[in-house]
Amino acid sequence: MPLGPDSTERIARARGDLRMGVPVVVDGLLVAAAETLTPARLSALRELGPAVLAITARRAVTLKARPYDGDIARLRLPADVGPDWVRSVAEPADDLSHPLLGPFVTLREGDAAAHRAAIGLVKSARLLPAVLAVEVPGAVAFAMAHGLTRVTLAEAAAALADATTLSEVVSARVPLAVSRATRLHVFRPADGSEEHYVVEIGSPPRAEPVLARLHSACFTGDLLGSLKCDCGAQLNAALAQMGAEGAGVLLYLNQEGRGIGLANKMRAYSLQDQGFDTVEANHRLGFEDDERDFRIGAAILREMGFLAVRLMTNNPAKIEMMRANGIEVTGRVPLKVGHTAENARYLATKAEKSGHLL
Ligand SMILES: Nc1nc2c(ncn2[C@@H]2O[C@H](COP(=O)(O)OP(=O)(O)OP(=O)(O)O)[C@@H](O)[C@H]2O)c(=O)[nH]1
Ligand SMILES: [Zn+2]
Repeated sequence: MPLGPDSTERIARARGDLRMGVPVVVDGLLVAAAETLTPARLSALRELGPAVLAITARRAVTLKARPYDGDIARLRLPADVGPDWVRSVAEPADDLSHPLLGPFVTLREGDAAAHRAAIGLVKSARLLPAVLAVEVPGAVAFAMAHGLTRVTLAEAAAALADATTLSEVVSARVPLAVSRATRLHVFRPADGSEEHYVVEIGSPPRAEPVLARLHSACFTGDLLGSLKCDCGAQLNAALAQMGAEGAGVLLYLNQEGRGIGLANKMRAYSLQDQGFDTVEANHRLGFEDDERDFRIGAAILREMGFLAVRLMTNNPAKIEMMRANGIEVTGRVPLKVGHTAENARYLATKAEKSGHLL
């Protein structure tokens, strides 16, 4: 067996490099995450040729730049701009106080596939979805000469499409106030991304529909009891009902901020303080409303032997995703808790724009 990293391992390495500000090579393109780009690296990249800043169409719309590539846009990097410009295109914090003056020149010609894959990689690294990119001839030799991680387009596409191979690392008894008969299971994805947890209460029979909740991590709500959302109250209510019924599984999925990560969620919160709602804030940052991959939840349930659930949720999209991924949903158990004055607008927006049932 070869000692060097295979394609999955190189993708995981690329994610780590991008977070650290180290450029990586995607096919024939040298890319660096806008968020972690240093002035020195920007200069070094510029010396290699004309650079473009690739952003999502969501962000392009906010900046009034034309997304000729459909879901993304490639902005030509003007000759006289520095790291501040790159950051301002990527990061909407100052959109209102210091609007960036266009016009932005977006490319129509050429292929955007590697740029798109690179944006997928930085999203999976939980960074702002924007990358600086320069084409490099002889990419394989170039990557080798500079000690850079290189992935092909096919490898990046395959890795981003399959995030659902997970295996259980360990489980142990953790007595909870809601039930002493509780075990915590830790699941580790094969792609090197964050681990997910399952709280199993009692010994739910595998052949019957199990009372289940797919809970997305919310540091602010779950741990701090933030009044800005209903997550902490939903977490506690779900565990309490499982304890009362004597059986259930709560999947604690590390998809903080609907899959954009805590740093980006806090950026979204700042935008909400400027008057944007939860969906608009995600879009201004360049994300979709919901970047979660619910196939992970279905994969964990299957791995544990559960094929049918009574799902505790107010989100019809979760039910659809479970069904689309081979988990039967025999019923929905509503979670009507945690309504506060501070989250009234948030919950109303979710009902209006994301189809949540109140
Ligand atoms: N991006 C973003 N994420 C948020 C915001 N508020 C809460 N979250 C995250 O949203 C996720 C919870 O999703 P919700 O939409 O509340 O609920 P749901 O899980 O889709 O549906 P339910 O099963 O009914 O709770 C958690 O990961 C939170 O961290 C916000 O304003 N912006
Ligand atoms: Zn929350």
